Amino acid sequence: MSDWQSWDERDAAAWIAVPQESSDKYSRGVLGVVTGSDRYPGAAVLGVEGASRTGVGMIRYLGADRPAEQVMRRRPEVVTAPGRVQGWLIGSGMDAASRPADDAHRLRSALRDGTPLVIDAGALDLVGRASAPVVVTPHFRELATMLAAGADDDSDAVTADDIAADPAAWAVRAAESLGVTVLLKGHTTYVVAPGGPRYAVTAGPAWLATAGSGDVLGGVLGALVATHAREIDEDGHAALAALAATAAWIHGRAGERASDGGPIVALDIVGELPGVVRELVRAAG
Ligand SMILES: NC(=O)C1=CN([C@@H]2O[C@H](COP(=O)(O)OP(=O)(O)OC[C@H]3O[C@@H](n4cnc5c(N)ncnc54)[C@H](OP(=O)(O)O)[C@@H]3O)[C@@H](O)[C@H]2O)[C@@H](O)CC1
Ligand SMILES: Nc1ncnc2c1ncn2[C@@H]1O[C@H](COP(=O)(O)OP(=O)(O)O)[C@@H](O)[C@H]1O
Repeated sequence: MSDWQSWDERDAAAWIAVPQESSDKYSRGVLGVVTGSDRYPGAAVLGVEGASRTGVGMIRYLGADRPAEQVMRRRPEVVTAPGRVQGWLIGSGMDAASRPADDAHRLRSALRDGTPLVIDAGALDLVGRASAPVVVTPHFRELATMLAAGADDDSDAVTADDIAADPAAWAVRAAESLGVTVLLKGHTTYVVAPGGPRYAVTAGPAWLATAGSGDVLGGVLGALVATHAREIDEDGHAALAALAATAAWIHGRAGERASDGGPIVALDIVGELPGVVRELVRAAG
């Protein structure tokens, strides 16, 4: 573990973009979102909520009609008109095995847009198609599927059990073989940039192991990516890794505050996000 740097409040505090007097919604950063499906509309709501409460200039939700309806019911601030964005969140609540043609088209547009992407769940199979830096956010089963897809034959294929037994090592192998920043979720979240920094984040309680918790994390990271376009442009994967570790820290701390030793649901994490970001802004000041 010696080559893993642990990520703490002071590190995270350096990665919050605080609006200035001269800011407007566009200069703060706009997040494009293609998430959710008829089967999992809730994941779209949770990701958009996570991004909204972390802080971003605007969200363009550009996913399918049913999740769009749910997102708009919950967050009328969201815009469904296409347009320029500074970062993308794609894949949460989607299923690569049953992808409608409309979704394939939406995902392709995001992947070719040339702006950084957070790729989650049902878009992880498209990681090689991106035209800009990518951070992926798999759990250990999803990482096994990704790596198995790249194996030469079945005997090379890694299993979910292999990854659960040594997540740190597999996060490193994935970042090197896929050429993307990897955020591997778990009690300790491992963040690795290809050839670059390695961060271990242990910020949250095991109560975070609840449905939709990872969808919220995707939204938190999406907001951080969209509000740090300049840093990603300058430092590429090093910046993406710092942002990913910050997202995991914020998510963990929000889970800690929401839980206070008891059970939580994913929206409880969202409710604590503004308070956690406020703490970080104060810590940086
Ligand atoms: N509110 C929403 O909209 C939410 C939407 N969500 C969205 O759902 C999508 C799928 O994400 P996921 O992580 O659930 O699926 P995935 O990686 O395919 O894992 C499947 C594996 O789990 C296992 N398994 C299943 N049941 C099990 C059991 N009872 N006990 C033990 N094992 C069990 C199963 O094993 P098997 O049953 O085949 O043996 C298989 O190996 C994704 O897009 C995500 O964003 C979620 O975030 C939740 C909230
Ligand atoms: N035992 C645990 N302790 C702390 N955090 C956990 C634990 N298990 C899962 N988590 C966190 O909860 C989230 C679960 O995400 P994920 O597996 O994608 O769930 P979902 O697909 O239901 O949203 C991740 O952020 C992960 O780091």
